[in-house]
Amino acid sequence: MNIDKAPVTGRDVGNLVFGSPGTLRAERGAAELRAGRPVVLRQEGSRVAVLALDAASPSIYEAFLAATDGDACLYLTPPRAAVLDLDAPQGALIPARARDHDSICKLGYMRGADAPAEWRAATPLMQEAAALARLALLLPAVLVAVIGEGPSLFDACAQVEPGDIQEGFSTAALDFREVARTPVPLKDIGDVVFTVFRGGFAQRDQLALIVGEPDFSRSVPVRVHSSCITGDLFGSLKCDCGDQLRGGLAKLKALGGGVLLYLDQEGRGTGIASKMRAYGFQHQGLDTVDADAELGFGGDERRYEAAVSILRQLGIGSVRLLTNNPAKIAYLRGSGIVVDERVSVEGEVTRQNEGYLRTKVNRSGHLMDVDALPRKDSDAAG
Ligand SMILES: Nc1nc2c(ncn2[C@@H]2O[C@H](COP(=O)(O)OP(=O)(O)OP(=O)(O)O)[C@@H](O)[C@H]2O)c(=O)[nH]1
Ligand SMILES: [Zn+2]
Repeated sequence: MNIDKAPVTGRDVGNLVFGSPGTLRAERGAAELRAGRPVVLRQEGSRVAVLALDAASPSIYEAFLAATDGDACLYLTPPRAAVLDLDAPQGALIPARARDHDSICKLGYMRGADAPAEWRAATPLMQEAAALARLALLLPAVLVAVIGEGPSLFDACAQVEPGDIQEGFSTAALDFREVARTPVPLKDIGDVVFTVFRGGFAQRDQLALIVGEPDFSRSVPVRVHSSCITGDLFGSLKCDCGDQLRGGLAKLKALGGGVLLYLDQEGRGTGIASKMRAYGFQHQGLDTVDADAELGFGGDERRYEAAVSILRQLGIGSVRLLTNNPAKIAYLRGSGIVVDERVSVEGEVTRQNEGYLRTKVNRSGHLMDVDALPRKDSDAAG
């Protein structure tokens, strides 16, 4: 096609700039869910209207029930179903009729909900609806209603197919590109080159911090760090993230230079709002894994396609990985990055983070000896 002469439509431009139509549909669907508007999920002959409970006000919820003639159900993910003692490995569907907004929210993501008397096993399409909500950084509790093939009240809604959602999760691997690069002087470290990569779902920006002048033709010291606003930025004592971030940068410098990838996946990929809800449950005594399960999340919702894509863009194929998390090592190896060595990166134990660190070891398989870590109990920490 001769681009100079052909008429350029919005669709052409969208495809040229943002990749495939499937990703575009998933991005639009996720944005609609976040705005509290329904989305239609369609697959060979069946169509399901979806509304994210996390974004639905009481009046939107009531309108959705009315528009679905009372057929709407609440989908609960397998972890949330297990919390409610439902044996539902595919997730559970609970009729929403006769429940008001408070009652449906309690069932969907709050503590102390009673197990529903009436429920049935969910279909894979309903699982996809929850996956779209997770892509939108919303809780995976979604309202779903099967709608026929004929005209419906939902015809003007964004239409999404299951393949689009899977593509949404995986596009990170395809199209990250560098958009800016500049040195920033960091306390105790010196100049670090902040490199911004854009791509993946919703074209979000991710950072690669280049410390020193590492030789990319050899095995490069690399830390893949997921954002933790509370710990990295505000010095929260509830986790070890801030220590790992600053300690990781210092270690990269001590190792003669390396790269820290700062990934936009707050709260193990659940988003800041869900993480703060989970913290609320932790204040009531739940550990970090059980708190996330109450909200319907698995133990770790993170993915590392972005990390792999950025490492490749930088020309890095072989790394000395600064981590205690074996899942990160396995993910990089599974994507063809050579992990030559694991370098541990540890923080301090405080009375506020001790339980969290022990849970990481006991339930998430992290490689560290909590009893051997330096201890620091701060009086400033109430
Ligand atoms: N959901 C949830 N996320 C948390 C909690 N505490 C910390 N996080 C998140 O956990 C992630 C920790 O990231 P990393 O330090 O890169 O990963 P890690 O799994 O600890 O592995 P290594 O640090 O490499 O050993 C960040 O996304 C934090 O926001 C919590 O209690 N709940
Ligand atoms: Zn943290």
